[in-house]
Amino acid sequence: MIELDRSHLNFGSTLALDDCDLSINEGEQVALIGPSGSGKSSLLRVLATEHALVSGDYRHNGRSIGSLCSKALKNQRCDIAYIPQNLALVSNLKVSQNILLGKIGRQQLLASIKGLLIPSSNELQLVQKILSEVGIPEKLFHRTDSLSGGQQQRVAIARALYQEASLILADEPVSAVDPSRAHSLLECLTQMATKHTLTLICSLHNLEYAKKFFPRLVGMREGKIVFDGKSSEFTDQDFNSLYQLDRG
Ligand SMILES: Nc1ncnc2c1ncn2[C@@H]1O[C@H](COP(=O)(O)OP(=O)(O)OP(=O)(O)O)[C@@H](O)[C@H]1O
Repeated sequence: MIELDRSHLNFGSTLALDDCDLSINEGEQVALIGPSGSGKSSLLRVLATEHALVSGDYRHNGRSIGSLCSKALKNQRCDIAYIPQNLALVSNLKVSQNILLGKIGRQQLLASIKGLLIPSSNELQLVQKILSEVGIPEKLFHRTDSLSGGQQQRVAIARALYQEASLILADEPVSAVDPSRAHSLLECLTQMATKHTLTLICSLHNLEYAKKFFPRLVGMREGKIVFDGKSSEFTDQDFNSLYQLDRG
């Protein structure tokens, strides 16, 4: 279970998270929506433990993240797969190697280097299977920077699935893929999350996809959570107020 209590995060005078309370159960699938600059990425980065809260508390399965020693924090991070907007792929590595990097935090340094250079046939088969699921099996041994932006997004999703974390955080994971591919990728992500009881939190600008694929929406505006409820209960009025379309 993920819990945020009275959470604040600021960058200088910019309040990125303003008194956010949030509670997400294991296996829930939640879409984060809201205008640009509303705090969605900041919230995901806090949940990914990339940013520490300025005040408030972030608990994962009852354990306060702020109180963890560095070893416990490293273990915690292995259980969180984070797909940032910039994807964080290593451009001059092969696609297979970028996906194998998903488990690097779980291994000793030497074992991880060996696993990257000479992966076992079992690991490679698993990587190939996941790559097929995201629709680009033929790219296994291609250099990552030879792929299109949308294909690279699929590699980042494959890396997150390969990591076998219980929490997947995805920041606009389908922004660069065409509509039909975006649809099938979100379907793939949510189906995998359902199959393995993963918690999935995904920021999306496309409200249609958010409502279609995610049973719960969290709407942010100016660092605050201003909507938290069932997608089916998100009304046109909620939409207008979230995006302030009713203010002319
Ligand atoms: N590293 C940073 N340094 C300074 N300000 C930041 C930083 N990261 C975010 N901010 C500020 O915090 C606020 C929230 O930004 P955030 O990226 O979380 O919004 P967002 O909802 O994800 O936007 P978008 O949909 O455009 O990605 C913005 O005002 C942004 O300028």
